[in-house]
Amino acid sequence: MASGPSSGRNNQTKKKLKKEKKRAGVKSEEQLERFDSLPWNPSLPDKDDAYSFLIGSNELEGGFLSLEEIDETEYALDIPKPQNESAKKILKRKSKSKKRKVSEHDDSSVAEDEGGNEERPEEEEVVEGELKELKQNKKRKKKKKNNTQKKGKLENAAEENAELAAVADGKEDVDEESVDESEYLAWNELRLHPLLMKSIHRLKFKEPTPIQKACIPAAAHQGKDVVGAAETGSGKTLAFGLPILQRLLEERDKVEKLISEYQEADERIASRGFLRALIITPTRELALQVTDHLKEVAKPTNVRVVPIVGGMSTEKQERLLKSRPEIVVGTPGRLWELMSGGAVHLTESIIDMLPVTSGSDDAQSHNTESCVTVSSLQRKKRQTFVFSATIALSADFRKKLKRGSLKSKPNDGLNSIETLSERAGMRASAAIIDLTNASILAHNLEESFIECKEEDKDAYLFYLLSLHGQGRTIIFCTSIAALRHISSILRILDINVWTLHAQMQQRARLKAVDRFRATEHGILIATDVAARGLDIPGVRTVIHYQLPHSAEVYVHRSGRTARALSDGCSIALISPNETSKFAGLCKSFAKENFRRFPIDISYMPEVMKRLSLARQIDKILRKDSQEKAKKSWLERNAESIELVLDDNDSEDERVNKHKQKKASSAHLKKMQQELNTLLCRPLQPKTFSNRFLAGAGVSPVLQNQFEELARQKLADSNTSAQNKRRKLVIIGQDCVEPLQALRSTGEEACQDLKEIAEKRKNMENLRRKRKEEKKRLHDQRRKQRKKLKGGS
Ligand SMILES: Nc1ncnc2c1ncn2[C@@H]1O[C@H](COP(=O)(O)OP(=O)(O)OP(=O)(O)O)[C@@H](O)[C@H]1O
Repeated sequence: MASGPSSGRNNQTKKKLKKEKKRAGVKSEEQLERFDSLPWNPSLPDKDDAYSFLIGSNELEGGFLSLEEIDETEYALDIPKPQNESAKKILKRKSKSKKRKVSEHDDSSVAEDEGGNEERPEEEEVVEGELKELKQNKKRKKKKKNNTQKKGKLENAAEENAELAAVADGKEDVDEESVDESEYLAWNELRLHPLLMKSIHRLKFKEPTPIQKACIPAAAHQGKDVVGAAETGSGKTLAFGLPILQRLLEERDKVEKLISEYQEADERIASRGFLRALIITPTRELALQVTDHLKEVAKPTNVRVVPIVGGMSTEKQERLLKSRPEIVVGTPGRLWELMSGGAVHLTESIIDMLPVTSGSDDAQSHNTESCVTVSSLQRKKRQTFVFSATIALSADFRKKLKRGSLKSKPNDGLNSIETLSERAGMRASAAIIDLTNASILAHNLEESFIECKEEDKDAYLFYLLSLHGQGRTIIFCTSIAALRHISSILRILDINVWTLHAQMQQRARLKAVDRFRATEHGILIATDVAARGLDIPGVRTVIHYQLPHSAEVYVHRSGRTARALSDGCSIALISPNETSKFAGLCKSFAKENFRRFPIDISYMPEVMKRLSLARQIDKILRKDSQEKAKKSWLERNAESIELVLDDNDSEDERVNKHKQKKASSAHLKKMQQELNTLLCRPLQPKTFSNRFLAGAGVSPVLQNQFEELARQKLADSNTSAQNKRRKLVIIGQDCVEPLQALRSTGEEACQDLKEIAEKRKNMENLRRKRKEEKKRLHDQRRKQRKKLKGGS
């Protein structure tokens, strides 16, 4: 979601500026009028073009302020001087030395980041320092009052621009000559700023994704509010990110053009250092990711993007905000905390603090008045974007928005995105771009499920990771307790996993994501904090260890795989208790079939053997750590009140305890050894013939040979040869990707949904009958009692 610039003028400054405005006199007014008649963007085609009338006019529907709309009394206007050749040379030299400084600093911050710490914003601190220096320079120059001095100040502003660009740039630009522009033709009709195209070339995004294609004209060129829906991983970040940057750059170009044509132009025309866009994301990791993504695209520009998220130093973030970035990406809690001067109001919506578009909402205006970042003009001109993969899960959202009837009523069945759009004050004329299909899920996603008892979920999980652990895997749990349970069991089973949940320190959360991102076959166990937006390449499989509470979350979770152009698979572990929830999910996606994931049950005895040992070990370790925690708690508290803890046990009791402890630790050691021996060998099916195996596992080369052998046998086979092939089981810890396993099963398990629905129906009938029977018996007994009472 994007909002326009902020003003923070106090009355005194306003009066002063108004006086100055008067003094500046008619001359600058006339200039402004003449400026209005200038074309908006030199890169735009002329009159014939379908969009030109929108770009150059004041008829824009909202959006960023164009120059014509700026009331200079509300803004500390500051025009950067156009870079003439000699100035450019000086700036080049300056920016080179700055770049050196920044790259030195970058190195150190990388080193810090390796510790997975919260020092990410250090880069911004350098910028902040530089900004301070620049501002001081600027202040000094402000004291001089004649025209020459004014010119000097303009040069300084230009310098600041260039230096900021150098700081924002940081890395080498793409060699434009090596770019084959014909490969990027599909972007042409979106008429993006050349600097943005430069980034697109560097990122090698050959064409816009469908949602980008559909949103950019409406958002960037027509200034419309946009509600965008497209499947997970379809490039929604740039669908709103590029329009934000485009509008900022267009505005900047216009200012520069004005200045180059009218050298005496008043410096107050340019609006700099204001918050121009506020992007709110549901999780911290997503905010940091969106920041990185936008920074990457904004590299050749001097537009600054700063993350404001919880779990990191508030002071540091306050300092970052003082450097006045144009774009802030944040999570509601920390934004609110900073906006309301320290008090945390997590339960309230930050949207109430934002400007309203309708103007009729007087009730909210007192709120917005307290928001120093918003000017009255902005309230009228705010452009709002709401993007999600799951908006269309509510069928009548579109109709309601078109009718302009999205007024909130408590519990009226709106889903969260609808409520957000409504509260964000989206206009009825908003462009609704819904590219989701009926099933909402990503089209490259293969979905499947495994029906099992609750207590067997661990076994199936271990089976999946052992036999199909290729590529990155994310395991989703609904509760932190379940997450802790499986991470502990899997670690005992020698499977390396990272965890991510809301009770972790932010530093550890970032570390987990970074490490998972860096490990080719990594496994992340997460709660739903990782469900939305995380874009980690190479996630091949998503496992739902527990089903989420809503279809919406299911879509977001599954969408961590099959992103952009890649494919992937999701596997839901369904216990009998979850059958009806699962059937409900399937219904919301209008899906005919979910496939049953193929399980070779001949592996299960071996799986169970290992799992049973792991559970016993886990139980002992857990008990030990609980006892230790209890003891240290007692000792700590006793110490704090200077109490000496007596050991009331008799000598015999103490000896017995010691013996028990020793036995238990010997038992633990024995089990651990036993488990280690088992884990040294790959999982084998019960009927497996050892003659195929030498040592501990099958190398990829050997595996290929086996497959080749199987294919040959199949080629000249009859039925008996096919049977033989079935016995040729190729095993190895990373044998086949889940997606491959799923695809090779064909379509045979596709009818299961009907089965599940049938089961669900039968269960419901049974429950209803039981209830009726219970009620009947209850009534019968009551009547009998009454009769007896009446008789006596
Ligand atoms: N035009 C493009 N061509 C190729 N890749 C792109 C393009 N635009 C974005 N991407 C890449 O696609 C990936 C997914 O993008 P993004 O995270 O914006 O998806 P999303 O739709 O927001 O997903 P989600 O709904 O899960 O949040 C990113 O790695 C991004 O760099």
